Amino acid sequence: MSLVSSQNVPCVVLNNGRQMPMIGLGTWRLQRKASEVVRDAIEVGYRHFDCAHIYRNEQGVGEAFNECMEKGVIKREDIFVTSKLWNTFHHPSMVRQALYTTLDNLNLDYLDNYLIHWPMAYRDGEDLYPKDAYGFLAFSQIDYIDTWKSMETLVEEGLIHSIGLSNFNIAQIKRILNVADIPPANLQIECHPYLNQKELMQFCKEHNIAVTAYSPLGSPSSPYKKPGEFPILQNPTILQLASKSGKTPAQILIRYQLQRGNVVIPRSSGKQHMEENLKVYDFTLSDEDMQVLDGMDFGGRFMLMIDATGHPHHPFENKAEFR
Ligand SMILES: NC(=O)C1=CN([C@@H]2O[C@H](COP(=O)(O)OP(=O)(O)OC[C@H]3O[C@@H](n4cnc5c(N)ncnc54)[C@H](OP(=O)(O)O)[C@@H]3O)[C@@H](O)[C@H]2O)C=CC1
Ligand SMILES: O=C1CO[C@H](CO)[C@@H](O)[C@@H]1O
Repeated sequence: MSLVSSQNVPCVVLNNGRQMPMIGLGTWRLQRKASEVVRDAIEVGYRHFDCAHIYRNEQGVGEAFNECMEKGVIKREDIFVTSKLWNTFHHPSMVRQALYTTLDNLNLDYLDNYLIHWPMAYRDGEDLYPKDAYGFLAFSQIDYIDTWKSMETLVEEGLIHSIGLSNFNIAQIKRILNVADIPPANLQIECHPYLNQKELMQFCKEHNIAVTAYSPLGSPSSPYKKPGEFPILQNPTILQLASKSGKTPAQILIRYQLQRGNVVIPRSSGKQHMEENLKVYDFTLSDEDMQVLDGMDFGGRFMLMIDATGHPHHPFENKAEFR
């Protein structure tokens, strides 16, 4: 994966030659109006935004894009916008409309990057978490292979520049690679020192797929964790590395991903943290520090998607699609 710097923003070059800024702003569970957060983020220098239909705030994000473009603060080509196709829109006939909705909300006429959010399809309809008669999540058997082929059409039409996957395991990515006319440019996965994803990263390197690390700070107060579970930002080893480097724990965790060649999308709703999270290019973690961080892995995954347990395409549960 080669690295370049475009307008002072370090980027990875994707397998289609396009550039993706290595740090992006996560937009899940923003704690203020999305329009205000994103406006602040653009002001402090963010040029990559990680969005999704399921975050239910793409309209606010789009308001900020619109305002900043109208004021001449940014041009469309200055920003890199990722969004994700939600699980209820996997049917090939629904992919186009789902993209139009996202583009409309984001006030954009193309996306830089569109990912299949999860390999599992849910029953389509209005409800983003449809339930069956017993109150369980209602699955659909649609194969993500068919979803992928629809996404490819939208690239050919110029509505999306790059396509990729999120939360897919190696066997599932292989199935996509076997049928793809356009191979995935990007894989977005949970990644932090407790779950360093070494094997998936190696696989992606071999297949020229850029990796994006989500929840890089351990997603404090995530609804998918028990309160206080996996407090990476307070881990004594991270605190020690931070004090030794004269940086903050968040900066150590972000720098860790950058030095591994990963794109990283920390979320912050506050301007101070946002700025702090971009100031990670003025120090280096030594090989020894990197080894210490690598050694913290214990397979500590918290985005387990337990509600979808039993789904034939569940990436972490389904052994048939597990290599
Ligand atoms: N593809 C997928 O399935 C998934 C994708 N994602 C994406 O990844 C993004 C990031 O992951 P996310 O789970 O949100 O969590 P993160 O690991 O980015 O953690 C975000 C939390 O860290 C805090 N924080 C941010 N910067 C600092 C700092 N410098 N010092 C101390 N605390 C800080 C934030 O608080 P504050 O706001 O106060 O700064 C917030 O509470 C998401 O927003 C989303 O875009 C996430 C989950 C799943
Ligand atoms: O990106 C993510 C965060 O929020 C979603 C829903 O709450 C998750 O399913 C998803 O993986």
